[in-house]
Amino acid sequence: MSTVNQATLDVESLSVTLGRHPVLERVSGLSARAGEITALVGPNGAGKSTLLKAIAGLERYHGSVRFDATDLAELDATERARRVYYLPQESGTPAALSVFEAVLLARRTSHPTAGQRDLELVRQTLIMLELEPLAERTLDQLSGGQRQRVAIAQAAVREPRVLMLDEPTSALDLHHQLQVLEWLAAVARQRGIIVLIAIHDLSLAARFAGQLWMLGNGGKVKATGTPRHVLTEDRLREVYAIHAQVEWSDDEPPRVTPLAALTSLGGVKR
Ligand SMILES: Nc1ncnc2c1ncn2[C@@H]1O[C@H](COP(=O)(O)OP(=O)(O)OP(=O)(O)O)[C@@H](O)[C@H]1O
Repeated sequence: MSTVNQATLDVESLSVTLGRHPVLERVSGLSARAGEITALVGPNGAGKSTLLKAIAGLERYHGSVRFDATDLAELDATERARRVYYLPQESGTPAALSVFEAVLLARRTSHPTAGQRDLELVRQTLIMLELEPLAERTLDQLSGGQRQRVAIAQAAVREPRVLMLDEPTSALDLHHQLQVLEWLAAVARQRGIIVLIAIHDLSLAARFAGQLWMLGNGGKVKATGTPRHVLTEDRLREVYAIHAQVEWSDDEPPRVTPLAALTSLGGVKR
C-alpha cells in the first residue's frame, strides 16, 4: 500500500535558547518529505536533539515549523502531539509491564478507543521489529537493545504523521540496525509519513535516508540534500574534524569510512 501524500515539514528561522545559551540561531531551509527517512546528522552538542524537541513543541522556540502547510504553533498541545511524535534517546516505561502491554499502552495513549484493529497493529509491529518472541516478557527482563526496539514500537503504533526518533539505533547490534532502518523506511513509504531521525552513523544515514540535514557546531545548518550531495570528504573535515573516505558507485549510496580524527595536538595535520 503506498500513498501519494505530498506533505512536507518545513523549518524556517528557528531559534532556541537553553538557559542563557543560544543553541540554535535562525535555523532555516530545512525541509523533509513524506514517504522517506530524513536523517539529521552532526557532531555531539550541535543541537540535533534540541531541534527535534522544538519541532515536537517540547522546547520553546522562535521561528516557524510548518507541517502540511499548517504552522504547528497554531495547534494546541494535544493536536500537535497527535501529528508529531518525538522519541527521546532515553525513554522510560514502567518496567513491570510486558512488552505487549507496553506497546498497547502507547497505542491507547494516542488512540483511547483501542479495539481489535489496534491489537492487530501492536501484534504486527512486534513481528516487524522481531519482538514477538519477547511479547510476554516484562521490560525489566530485556537487554538495552531489546528495550530500544520496544520504544521504537511504542512510537510507531501511535501513528503520528511526523515520527521523530533520536538515535534509534544507538543500542542495536548490526543486524537490528539494518533491520530497524529498513522497516522505518518502509513505514515512511507505506504510511506516507515523515520519519526524521538523528543518527551518528553516516553510512547508515546515507543508505536509508532520502535527505540529510547536517548541523555543525553552534547549531549551524551546514548542508541539506541527498546523501551524495551532503557527504563529501571536505565537508566531513570541516564539520566533524575528521579525515574520512567517502566511496560511492552509480547505483549505491555513499559509504563513509572515518580514518582519523584531526587534532591540533599533533598527530594528523589539518
Ligand atoms: N538545559 C540546557 N541548558 C543549557 N544548555 C543545554 C541544555 N541542554 C542542552 N544544552 C546544550 O545545547 C547544545 C545542544 O545539545 P543537544 O542535546 O541538542 O545536542 P545533540 O546534537 O543532540 O548532541 P549529541 O549528538 O551529543 O546527542 C549542547 O551544547 C548542550 O550542552
